Amino acid sequence: MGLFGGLEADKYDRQYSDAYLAKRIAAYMLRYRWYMVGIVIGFTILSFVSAIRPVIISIGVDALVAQETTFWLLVGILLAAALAEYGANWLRRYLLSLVIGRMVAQLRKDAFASATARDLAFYDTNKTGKIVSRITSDTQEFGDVLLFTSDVISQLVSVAVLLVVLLSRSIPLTVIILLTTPVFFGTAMLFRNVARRVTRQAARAMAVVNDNIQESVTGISVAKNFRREAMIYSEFVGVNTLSYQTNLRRGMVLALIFPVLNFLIGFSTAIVLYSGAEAVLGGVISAGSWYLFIQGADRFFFPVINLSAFWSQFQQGLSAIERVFGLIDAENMLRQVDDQPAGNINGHIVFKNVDFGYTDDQLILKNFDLDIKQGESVAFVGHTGAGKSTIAKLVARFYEFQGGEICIDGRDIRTFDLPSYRARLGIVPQQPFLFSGTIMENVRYARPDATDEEIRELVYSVGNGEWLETLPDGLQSDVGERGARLSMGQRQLVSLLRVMVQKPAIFILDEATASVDPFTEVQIQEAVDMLLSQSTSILIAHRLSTVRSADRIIVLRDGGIIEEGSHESLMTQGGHYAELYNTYFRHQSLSYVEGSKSRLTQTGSD
Ligand SMILES: Nc1ncnc2c1ncn2[C@@H]1O[C@H](COP(=O)(O)OP(=O)(O)OP(=O)(O)O)[C@@H](O)[C@H]1O
Repeated sequence: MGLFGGLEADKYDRQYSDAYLAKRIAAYMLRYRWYMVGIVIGFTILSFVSAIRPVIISIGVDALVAQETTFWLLVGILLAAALAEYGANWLRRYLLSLVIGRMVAQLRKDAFASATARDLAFYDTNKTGKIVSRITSDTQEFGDVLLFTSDVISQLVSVAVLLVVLLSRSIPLTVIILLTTPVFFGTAMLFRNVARRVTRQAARAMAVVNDNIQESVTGISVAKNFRREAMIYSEFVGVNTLSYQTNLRRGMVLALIFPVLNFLIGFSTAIVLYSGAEAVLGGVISAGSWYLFIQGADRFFFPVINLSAFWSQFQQGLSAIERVFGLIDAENMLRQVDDQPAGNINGHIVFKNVDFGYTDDQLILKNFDLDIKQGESVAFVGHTGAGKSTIAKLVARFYEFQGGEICIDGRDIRTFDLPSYRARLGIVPQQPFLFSGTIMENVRYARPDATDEEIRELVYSVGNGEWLETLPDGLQSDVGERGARLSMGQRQLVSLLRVMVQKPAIFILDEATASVDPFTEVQIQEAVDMLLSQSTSILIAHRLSTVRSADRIIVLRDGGIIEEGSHESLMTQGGHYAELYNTYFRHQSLSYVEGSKSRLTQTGSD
């Protein structure tokens, strides 16, 4: 990786034209059109009042020289103008904060909704920390830039008003001021592309830092287990340094602009000062007008300087919103051809000639055929990587397949409205994921309208709920972050109950490999049996009891079916299943355990 390597665009990044971005941002703003009207009113008052103030002073100076007014009257007028400016600025800022706050919240909602709607293939190739960064930092960054933009626009409007006044006082002096302007803009434009590039890189570097922190904190227990704290720290230092260097480079590029512009300002103010003094002495303009021009030069160039800095900030805002829109517009690999409600499906699953690979260049399933009858339970066994989970993921419609057809009750899986289809699936993943909250809340997750009574009844239908007795508050016990306060067995039970509460037509169990105590095992089996009796079941089996409880066992190797049948018939065949049984499952059988006990006792007595 080079010094600035690792900052490549994500796969779903897009480059939008400035015009398209402006149109889309405007569409968001138009949702708050009435607030925008208030902002424009505030803007107009503010711009006029702030442009008029030096004019008032200039008139005042002339009036004082001619002894036509008193000093205190002038102070009074200025105070009133300052108050009006303050009030208008407050109104503009207040309404802007409101609009920008709502816009940022809306962008976050849209980006979050898009992230949750993406299929699993998206999460395989894109890092979650970077997605988080788009939803949080990039939207905020855009909001900040929007606020800054409005300040600059307000200053520019003031400049326009001021220009009209200056022109009316002295055209040659105004021209001197104006002549310098194209040089300012030219310089700013020169920096435009490079500023956008370095700020885009800075945002990507921040996303890499976020991602690194997220991954490290999520996997902290594994890191501690393997004593890898120092390694994750040094990885963090690496990405953090990269972010620092990227920001430094950005700072250096942006800092190049200011010395040049300051020189230009000093130069043109000096000319105005000198030519103005000559004009006053020659009686061409009054002392008040001279003052107005000196003030005017300052007021004129301040927004222009801001505008130059603004380009870089503005580019930063544009690249931030580009990244947010990129996430909002990201597309799924899944291609549903219709959105028919799944309705009450029975669970007859058929794979016809299915080709599937997680990537196009490596097929995991090739011409794969499978027919699982309604209500049937099928246990898939095979060595790791054989393709067991892949089949389950395709039934769950988590991934798009490249060829063939998958039908549920004779209907093409691609024609379903996915939420209604998935509502009929009950999936228990290999690593049960529980959300912070109570056991009751976690079980209810699958069907929010389930009553406390229904859940209690369901929970107690498994082993009379005895497993709850060891928990301090029974069903109301807090499971902790990701279920950390529960044992592995208890987590498995909760995730099984969560599926039971929705009475699925198709039950998919990716069984945990971790063994649990015999007491919990019995209860887990009881829950599994209840689900098997109600649903068509796909079991990715790691426990002998689960394999034995299936109607049919399918043995997979390299994504193909090599044997299938009942336990007895497969054992008689003496093929791959028999070998798997003897090397893996047999150790779990009660007779084997009993046998080893007696073997141990005999050895002990020898
Ligand atoms: N998200 C993914 N992206 C790319 N390849 C994947 C992905 N998930 C699985 N694979 C690959 O697909 C093949 C089949 O994996 P699968 O998870 O279906 O195996 P499995 O039989 O369920 O294994 P295990 O018993 O270890 O869970 C493996 O070679 C694996 O490396």
